[in-house]
Amino acid sequence: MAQVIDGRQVAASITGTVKAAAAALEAETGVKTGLAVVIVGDDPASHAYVGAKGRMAKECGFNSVQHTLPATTTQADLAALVAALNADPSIHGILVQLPLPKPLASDPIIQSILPDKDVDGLHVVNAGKLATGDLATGLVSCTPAGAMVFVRRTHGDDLSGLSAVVIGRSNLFGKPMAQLLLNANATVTIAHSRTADLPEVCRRADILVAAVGRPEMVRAGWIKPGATVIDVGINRVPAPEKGEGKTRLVGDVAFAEAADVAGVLTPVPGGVGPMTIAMLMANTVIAAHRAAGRVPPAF
Ligand SMILES: NC(=O)C1=CN([C@@H]2O[C@H](COP(=O)(O)OP(=O)(O)OC[C@H]3O[C@@H](n4cnc5c(N)ncnc54)[C@H](OP(=O)(O)O)[C@@H]3O)[C@@H](O)[C@H]2O)C=CC1
Ligand SMILES: Nc1nc(=O)c2c([nH]1)NC[C@@H]1CN(c3ccc(C(=O)N[C@@H](CCC(=O)O)C(=O)O)cc3)C=[N+]21
Repeated sequence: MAQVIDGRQVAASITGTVKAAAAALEAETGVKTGLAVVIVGDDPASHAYVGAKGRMAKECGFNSVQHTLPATTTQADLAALVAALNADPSIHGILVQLPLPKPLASDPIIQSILPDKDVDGLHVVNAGKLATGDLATGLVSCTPAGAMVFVRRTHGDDLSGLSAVVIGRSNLFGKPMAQLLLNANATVTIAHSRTADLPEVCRRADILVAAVGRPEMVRAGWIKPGATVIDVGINRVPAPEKGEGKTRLVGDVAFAEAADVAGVLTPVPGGVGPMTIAMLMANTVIAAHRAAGRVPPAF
């Protein structure tokens, strides 16, 4: 039976460190850590995530600001808001919730955020710093940073000799996850929708990370016995057993059968999801420390 990681507990230990660091920064320099979250339109799931981020920011003692814009917002209006937040010294982190409603283009918006305030780690400067191994001045995308905390807690900081397979190659998750694993000396394979014999590729992994968006795609037979399996997928599926029209959340890994084969396994919900929010708080307090000329805590 796999050891199941409690992501909520690990996330709470991260936010505990964030809270202490924010309090110390404020006591010593008068700087209150500031996070601005921008949400456009009325997608209920996005509003739920943004609400959770705002609550956690307050719990960490941050100045937490939410900008809610209508779906009819123009590209120029959104760009003007980002420019104002870039120029606001009380704001250290800016997150624009994705996806943006049509016809807004997310890339020009993300690339207009000051890299030092890009707590999502999506600006090309931050992606480039990660790719070149400059973790001291860049900001890393929150979900891969959170997944990496689980990997480090299981295997330590040095993954020499271990093979890692990441399923998914998005800029938001797959690519930065692969870079983090590579920085830690793992031998990394990135698999995707064009990969031949995906189960066979996955079976070679000591560390298997699934970020596909397909409910329970990874089966027990894809997993090397004893492997560490990190499930990033967030999929809402019908749950008629809970009542008509009800849904439940499942990952990209068939959890019950994977638990018989894996050594370590993360659940959905309660795995990587809570870590994403915790690492957003971590990135924000890191950005505030740097802005104040202080050495940030390590996470
Ligand atoms: N827990 C959290 O905090 C977060 C969770 N997520 C979740 O992680 C998942 C992935 O997110 P994201 O990276 O943004 O998604 P994308 O849709 O951007 O990327 C999905 C990736 O999966 C690959 N893929 C799709 N189908 C298959 C298949 N049948 N076999 C192999 N590979 C496949 C795609 O390949 P190709 O490139 O060839 O199309 C693509 O690279 C989603 O479920 C999302 O909800 C995302 C962010 C945060
Ligand atoms: N700019 C931007 N940055 C993001 O990081 C970003 C984004 N946009 N858009 C959407 C995705 C998705 N995402 C999640 C965050 C928390 C949970 C989370 O806390 N999940 C809980 C369950 C929540 C529930 O029950 O619905 C869990 O897995 O336990 C999930 C997914 C961040 N994203």
